[in-house]
Amino acid sequence: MSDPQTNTQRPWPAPAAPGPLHATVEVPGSKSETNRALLLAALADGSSTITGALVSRDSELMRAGLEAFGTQIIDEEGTLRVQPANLRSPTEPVDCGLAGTVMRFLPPVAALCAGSTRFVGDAHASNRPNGPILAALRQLGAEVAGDAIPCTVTGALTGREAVVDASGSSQFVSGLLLSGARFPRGLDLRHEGGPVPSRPHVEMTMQMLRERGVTVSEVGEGHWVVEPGPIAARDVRVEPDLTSSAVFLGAAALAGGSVSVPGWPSQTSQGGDEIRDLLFRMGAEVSLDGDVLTVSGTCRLRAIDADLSGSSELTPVVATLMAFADGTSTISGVAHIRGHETDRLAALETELGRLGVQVAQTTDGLRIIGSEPAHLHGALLQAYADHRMAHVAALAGLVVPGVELDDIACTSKTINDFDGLWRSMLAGSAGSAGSEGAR
Ligand SMILES: O=C(O)C1=C[C@@H](OP(=O)(O)O)[C@@H](O)[C@H](O)C1
Ligand SMILES: C=C(OP(=O)(O)O)C(=O)O
Repeated sequence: MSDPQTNTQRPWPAPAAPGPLHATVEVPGSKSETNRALLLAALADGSSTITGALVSRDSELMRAGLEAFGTQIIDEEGTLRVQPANLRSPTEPVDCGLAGTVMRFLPPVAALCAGSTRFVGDAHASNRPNGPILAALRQLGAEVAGDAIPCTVTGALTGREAVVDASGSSQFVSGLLLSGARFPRGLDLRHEGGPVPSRPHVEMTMQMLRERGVTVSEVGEGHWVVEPGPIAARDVRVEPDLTSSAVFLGAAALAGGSVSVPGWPSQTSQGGDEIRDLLFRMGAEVSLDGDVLTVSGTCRLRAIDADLSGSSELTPVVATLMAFADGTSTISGVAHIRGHETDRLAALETELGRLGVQVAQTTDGLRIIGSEPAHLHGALLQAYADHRMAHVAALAGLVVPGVELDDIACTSKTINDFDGLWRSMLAGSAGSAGSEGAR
């Protein structure tokens, strides 16, 4: 699958808001749920179906990776049917792209095979931390060459106990737990290090395992046990990606008017659900009517202090909104996002800075001084191959003329046609009446 970074694209001119927004946006399926559902179906005791799965680069990479291990995945009119098979080491390298869920969730699957599996990825993939999960696999008996992408994993496992430092990513824990029931002796995993970030994602992992009959528990703070046993096949529906919805809902908060996202779950383990509270605290109206979440902007954003340790994926969107708030805001609890698709703290300081925003990195976040759009100016922003840095340009461009982005294609990591979805949100809003003006 091609690395969007190799594209030579013309800069993407971020469209201005045509006035107050008035749109309903169907947000694609959750990346985190889709990639867990695919993997668990591939390790299950029978055939499963997945409805509402995300179709984007990260999910296609997961699908291709699992197929390379022998799994059969058929698309039946939008529902994926997954037929597990005896796992075998792929003959070709498995491409992880820039997907954390692929580079952290598939090496434990490789460790279930007797042969060797080579993992490769995009140019930026080798900058992402992967050492701790590979070290844990070594402790469990796998042979591993390399400490980041590219690396090679040779099974099979013999041990049950491992120690991991998951302060760099919750995915180190999730990756091991997801395959843990298929390890010959199960898994007894202890975290040693600073706080584990993105905790809701570990909860999602445990919940999805339990829904499939696996015995898994956090027996003490940072200590998980998975009993060996079958993973039950299930027919499941994936929720919309609540983190992906943030850029669309944030558009209403910033430009005025309202944006609705249907399919909002009443209960969820997605950390992205936090966007509701964040937008409310920043002054937007937020209402859930049945399963339709609507955010209405008041054209004034309040500065807030936000601990995003549980929902760190929201940082780029929230930081951009803070750039337009009525005072100084802070984001904390996200030191580890220096190891996301790019160093997001540095990237946000640089790119928002290009627009004239005063942003400073702190040890675990950002301090952002809000400005009126009229006091900022357009610039060519860089995405650093990071889909969520592209969302920064899209949001800022709604209210600041002349914002461009070097690489819109990188949004395909989690949304296949971001440009189309963004433009139809704005086109649906053009000419719509509203009392609130776009800023
Ligand atoms: O398990 C998952 O699906 C994810 C966990 C989180 O990773 P980190 O713990 O590295 O933040 C999140 O940011 C990422 O987008 C998806
Ligand atoms: C950190 C993210 O992705 P990944 O799953 O690649 O870690 C993200 O989507 O914000």
